[in-house]
Amino acid sequence: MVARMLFRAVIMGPPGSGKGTISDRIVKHFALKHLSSGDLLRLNIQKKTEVGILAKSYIEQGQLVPDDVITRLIIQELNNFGEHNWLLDGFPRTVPQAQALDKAHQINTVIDLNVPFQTIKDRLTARWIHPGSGRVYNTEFNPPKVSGIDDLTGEPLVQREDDKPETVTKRLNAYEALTKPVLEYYKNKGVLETFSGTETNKIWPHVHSFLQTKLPDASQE
Ligand SMILES: Nc1nc2c(ncn2[C@@H]2O[C@H](COP(=O)(O)OP(=O)(O)O)[C@@H](O)[C@H]2O)c(=O)[nH]1
Ligand SMILES: Nc1ncnc2c1ncn2[C@@H]1O[C@H](COP(=O)(O)OP(=O)(O)O)[C@@H](O)[C@H]1O
Repeated sequence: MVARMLFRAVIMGPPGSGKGTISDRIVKHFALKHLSSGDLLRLNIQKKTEVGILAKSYIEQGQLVPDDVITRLIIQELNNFGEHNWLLDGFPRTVPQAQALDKAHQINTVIDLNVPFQTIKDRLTARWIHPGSGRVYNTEFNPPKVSGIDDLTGEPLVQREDDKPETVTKRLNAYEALTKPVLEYYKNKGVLETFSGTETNKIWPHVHSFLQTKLPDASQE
């Protein structure tokens, strides 16, 4: 029997490791709420909120948004989820963020996607997004039905400003210096589960089996 414990999970991995792609699959199979820090920040940028205006310059330069800004934003959103099970994607990315999150919620599962940097560099130059919904495509992996056009709305796709090769390098450096220590932090707490590989379709079945031991399957397929 699956224990009736609130599922408080984080999905981590370098930029482009497939956090969003795998999160979408998790949400399709298991009943939980999903919150992506990157999507939330991009929404704030679109709406030109105070946080969005501040975050924009950091994101475009491949730097992390300051800890206090992102932490406040995420904790506030999580409070809206109440007693639902949830999966956090893209937060925490620094040890101070992880410590702040611990004060608010007890994290019991951390899924770490371990994908080589060279694989990532190749992928991100091929990533296209629909800004309105955050839907993500890849010209090789999951191309849109019509090149450059969102499948559902027919609106144009764009490339993320921060997916330019030189910015990707900066983001990978930030990951190495600031986010890798978070993996160590969760490893010491005994909640880290690492999945290594170069292809999402090969990593996903392992993530799925692992989650089946933690959550009831509510597959919508
Ligand atoms: N070639 C290839 N592209 C992938 C694979 N998995 C995901 N992608 C694409 O790689 C890009 C990054 O994936 P995404 O889920 O956005 O990663 P995130 O930045 O960690 O959230 C997107 O364009 C995905 O469509 C894969 O196995 N192979
Ligand atoms: N937890 C966070 N702390 C600081 N900055 C963040 C955080 N989450 C997202 N960001 C900012 O938003 C950008 C895009 O994030 P995200 O969409 O998660 O990228 P990716 O999925 O490619 O790793 C990051 O490069 C960073 O500037």
